[in-house]
Amino acid sequence: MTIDRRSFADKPTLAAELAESVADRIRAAIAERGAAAIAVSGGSTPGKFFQALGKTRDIDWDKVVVTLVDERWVDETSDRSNARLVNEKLLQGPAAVARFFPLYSGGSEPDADAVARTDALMATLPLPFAAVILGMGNDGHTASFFPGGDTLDEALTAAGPTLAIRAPGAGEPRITFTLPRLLETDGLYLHIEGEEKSRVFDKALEDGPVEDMPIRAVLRSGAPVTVYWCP
Ligand SMILES: O=C1O[C@H](COP(=O)(O)O)[C@@H](O)[C@H](O)[C@H]1O
Repeated sequence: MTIDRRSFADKPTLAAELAESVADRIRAAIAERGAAAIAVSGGSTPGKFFQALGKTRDIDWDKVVVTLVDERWVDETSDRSNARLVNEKLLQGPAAVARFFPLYSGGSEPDADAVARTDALMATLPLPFAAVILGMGNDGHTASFFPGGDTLDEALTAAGPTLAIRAPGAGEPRITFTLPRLLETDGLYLHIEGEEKSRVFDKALEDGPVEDMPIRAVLRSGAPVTVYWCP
């Protein structure tokens, strides 16, 4: 396991430090490859980090593509939309000129045609990702790799790049990048906050089935992961 676990005093400090590290990755990818793609998480945790990153001026944002590691199958009018969060918090100020590739591609269900539309767009990403920033739920899910997910095995192993997944704890049907695609990155981060998530993370490090806590698939992949945590 290659896990670098970092603790910060508070949320603003974590947000600033994570934004600085991701900004460095973006600049390095642009210098090496002429473009950078990042995949970010949604949910309740990344807002402050998004604001800190979006304010960063010394990035050629017009060479950056932002996408999501996963999405609820809702359009941007929904307050459950991860894309809406990215647009409201990250793609503002200097970052407003970055391109955004949504995972939601229209329609009421992530059926085969919808996933094919999303995959066609994702095939144009300038990969590898410069950075992938994962979150984690208290049930041990990351991206939309949920315990009990109907396509969990495939999500953890398939080429993808994306696939639909439904799970009892997931609310809406979801679309997620597969784990192999998310591991195609220069920098892999896990951003978690609060004592409860610290306990969940400790449990994930213990022996036990991946199906119970799918974050274990990331932690056991051998890929270096930098964990950013604060109380
Ligand atoms: O549903 C989701 O949840 C996780 C964790 O969210 P949080 O609210 O506990 O921060 C998130 O990483 C994922 O992208 C999102 O779709």
